[in-house]
Amino acid sequence: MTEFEIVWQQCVMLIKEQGIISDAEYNTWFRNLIPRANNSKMEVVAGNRLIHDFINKKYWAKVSSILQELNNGTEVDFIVDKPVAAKITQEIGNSSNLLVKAEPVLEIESVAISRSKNSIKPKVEKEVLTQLHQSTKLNKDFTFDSLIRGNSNQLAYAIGMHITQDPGNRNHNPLFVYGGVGLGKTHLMQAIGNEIYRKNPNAKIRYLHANDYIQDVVKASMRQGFDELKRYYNGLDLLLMDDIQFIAGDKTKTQEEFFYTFNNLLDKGKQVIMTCDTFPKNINNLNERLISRFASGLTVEIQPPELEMRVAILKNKALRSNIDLDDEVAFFIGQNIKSNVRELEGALNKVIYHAKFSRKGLSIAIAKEALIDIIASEVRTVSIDDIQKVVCDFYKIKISDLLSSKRTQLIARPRQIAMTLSKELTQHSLPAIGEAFGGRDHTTVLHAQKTISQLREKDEKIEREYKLLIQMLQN
Ligand SMILES: Nc1ncnc2c1ncn2[C@@H]1O[C@H](COP(=O)(O)OP(=O)(O)OP(=O)(O)O)[C@@H](O)[C@H]1O
Repeated sequence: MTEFEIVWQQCVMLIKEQGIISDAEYNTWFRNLIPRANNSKMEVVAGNRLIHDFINKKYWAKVSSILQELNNGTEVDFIVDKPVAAKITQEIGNSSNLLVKAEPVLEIESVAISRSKNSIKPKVEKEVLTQLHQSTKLNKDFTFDSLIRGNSNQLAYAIGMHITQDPGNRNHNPLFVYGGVGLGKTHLMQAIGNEIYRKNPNAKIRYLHANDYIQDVVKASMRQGFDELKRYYNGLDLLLMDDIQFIAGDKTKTQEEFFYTFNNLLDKGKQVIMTCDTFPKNINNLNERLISRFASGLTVEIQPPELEMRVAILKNKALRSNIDLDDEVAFFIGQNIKSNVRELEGALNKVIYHAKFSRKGLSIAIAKEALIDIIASEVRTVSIDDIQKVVCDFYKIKISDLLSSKRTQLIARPRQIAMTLSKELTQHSLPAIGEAFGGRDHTTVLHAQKTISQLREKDEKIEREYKLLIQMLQN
């Protein structure tokens, strides 16, 4: 490791510790930055302008002053250098082994439409375009126009738009979008697909859920042939794979096939986009090679929408259905339904139907009546499982590690925090909590509580993280 790489690592550690960036921000913005020497001066290199400009605006003042301090007062440059980033990405790519070898035949729903522009006669053009769009399996309604932008998804949105201008570029290939349930990952991914299709209807685009891919591999293996499977997927210009966590587990053949297709598309400069419920490293039972390949492009998180965004989504949905939704009713729904956008939409539909069938106008009173059950269940009872999942997501560790006997601080501290939260937010007894954390004794839980309570008093960062976790769990 060079001197500047060490300085960079120290800097990253400090900016994380000082709360200048969160883990999610690190993964999205900082992970692929490259520290290097230029005439004995240090410079930090971003792989593209988008990342450079965002960091420059939001973080660089603080980051550069820390770097300067670590560098004995010498200034550090922050630049964009595409070739360097591309070279590094390529190196990561080349270090993975390609899986090859295939055998014959599988019928995959193929697109029996000529994609040659010349063959499209004007009078059937519209019909052909419709069929071309159908072959992509994209939902026409999932566009950038209908995707509301807010703090929780603005980065993902910007990256998505950027990709439509230059699909396949190594700097954002693959794109890995992750986040909780119903937060708009599929919508964003399909918006990218729809926009690329709009620009070029002849592009071979395919959206699919990971389960459909598994089905294709199963069919291929039943017919003892993978040639057609390979031909189809390797012939795509844009592959959009939803909920990629589903290919984890014991489906070795699926993972092998996907790895092959994935590498093939990337090597040819074809864009691959995936969504997932968690960060690549946290996907359990997934081949290490896939994990490292998933993270080799751009990774971006979508978070739960804040109140203003929830209200904007509600107003937009109502508008699209020609319904006039008062701000105060939208605020009432938005304040009470916080979990995810899918539930928000469900709640809006419920209120609209309630108003329609009771022949009353849309008002807060009607919304209250319609949502009485949902509002009651939104005051959530938190379970130990919820706590373990949220804490693991937050600290980017695996649940299996949290429950293991590992004692490194990286695992032990989140474990103590999760135990303390379990005592504070659930009705479970100390022995029950100990049991749920890999069969530990109740005295371990007591000890964790004491440690965390002391740490919260003297360590601002722990205090802030603890409060944030409570907020996330009760939201
Ligand atoms: N920012 C947004 N603006 C408008 N609609 C949104 C937004 N985010 C999500 N939605 C809507 O919420 C619903 C759920 O979104 P989507 O299916 O994309 O979520 P997801 O994150 O892929 O969920 P899952 O993890 O369950 O696959 C969709 O109808 C989508 O249009």
